[in-house]
Amino acid sequence: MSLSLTVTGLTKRFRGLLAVSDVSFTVPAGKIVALIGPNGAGKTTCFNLIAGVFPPDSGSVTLGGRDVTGFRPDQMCAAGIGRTFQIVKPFAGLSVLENVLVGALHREKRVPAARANALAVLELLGLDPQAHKLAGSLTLPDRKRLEVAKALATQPQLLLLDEVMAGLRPTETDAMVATLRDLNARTGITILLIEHVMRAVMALAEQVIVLDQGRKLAEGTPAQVTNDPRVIETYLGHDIPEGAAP
Ligand SMILES: Nc1ncnc2c1ncn2[C@@H]1O[C@H](COP(=O)(O)OP(=O)(O)OP(=O)(O)O)[C@@H](O)[C@H]1O
Repeated sequence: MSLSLTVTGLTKRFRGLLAVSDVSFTVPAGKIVALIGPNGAGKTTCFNLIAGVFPPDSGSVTLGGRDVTGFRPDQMCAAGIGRTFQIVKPFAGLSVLENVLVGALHREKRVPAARANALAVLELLGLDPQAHKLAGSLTLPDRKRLEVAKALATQPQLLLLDEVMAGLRPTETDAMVATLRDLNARTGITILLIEHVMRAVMALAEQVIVLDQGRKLAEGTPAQVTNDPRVIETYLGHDIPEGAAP
């Protein structure tokens, strides 16, 4: 249920702006890795390149050793990549279960089987008691969980999570961290997450990649990167993100 991800020399320009510049890293199969860095560092652009929203100008993306560079989003999904978006947008007028079913039907065309898969995903995320509520009526923490559930419903082997802790209170963040740890332990799924909430990064990630101005600035364990003078200078030191302080 898990695939490694390797990006090599990933580069993307928007007109004159070098949004991602020669970025290389690996997320080993089954591991949880975080992508951090200041606003505009190129984190979401990296996700968009990995998810196939647009192709890189140069560089490659390999999934479990298979070159998927330049695949479209539906092809990336079929290859095993699932993602969430920074802005959560459930179908508010559909139930939680129906929202997840939309994703499940991408993988399984028979409705009863897709429904069973969707329910299993809700159970994994602790959302099963809410299955029949309208998505629009959920609290923010549960909407964030639903976003993860929608991505999981396509049965990915690599999950890209874009700021799923943003806006959560510390206790809600801790609950999401526990859920994601449990998901990783139970399914073995590989997870790459963009996160500003350092409390969550420290608790979840085995490796952290730091981007700044499109380039990879540092890489290491959470303890290594939070003690790296370059990371403190460009990111942690100026405006200490929530939960990063000792
Ligand atoms: N579609 C686009 N067209 C033009 N410029 C873009 C586009 N997407 C991103 N950029 C620019 O690329 C740079 C990197 O943006 P990106 O969203 O990847 O950063 P980020 O690290 O995810 O930031 P944040 O933490 O604020 O989400 C920024 O300067 C941004 O304005």
